[in-house]
Amino acid sequence: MKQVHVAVGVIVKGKQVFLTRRHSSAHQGGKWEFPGGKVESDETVAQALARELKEEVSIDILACTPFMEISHDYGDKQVKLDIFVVDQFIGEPNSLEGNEQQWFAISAINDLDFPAANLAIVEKLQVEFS
Ligand SMILES: Nc1nc2c([nH]c(=O)n2[C@H]2C[C@H](O)[C@@H](COP(=O)(O)OP(=O)(O)OP(=O)(O)O)O2)c(=O)[nH]1
Ligand SMILES: [Mg+2]
Repeated sequence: MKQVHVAVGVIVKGKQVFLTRRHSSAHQGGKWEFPGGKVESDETVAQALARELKEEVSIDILACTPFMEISHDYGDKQVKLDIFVVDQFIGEPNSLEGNEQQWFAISAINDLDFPAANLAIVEKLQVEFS
């Protein structure tokens, strides 16, 4: 099965993180996610991240730091998540696609419903940001 390469942005402000909820009709629908999306064939991961965060939540990235990479097989889809912490940006994140969205205390996101691949991200975030 082909692996989908995804650029993922962990948008943080102090000890808070910005999450959006995936549309119910999407793959892994209804679950909370870090904004992001597929890397197109003509772009770098950094370009994809900048484009997706602009398209999905309307911010311009000023600085981002590589955080981790996760490969996960959902059975119906194989993904490689290239995850960055985005802690400097212009604008206030706001979902342009009408998704549910919220700033959460990083210490309080344990019980949210995330795609399985995200559990390792949550764990590492809590170690580094609390
Ligand atoms: N954006 C994002 N995707 C995630 C996360 N965790 C996770 O398993 N994924 C998976 C779900 C999807 O299969 C894939 C991302 O695809 P996507 O649907 O967001 O891609 P996209 O924004 O380019 O959307 P589209 O063009 O297909 O509508 O990665 C996450 O935290 N954020
Ligand atoms: Mg997306």
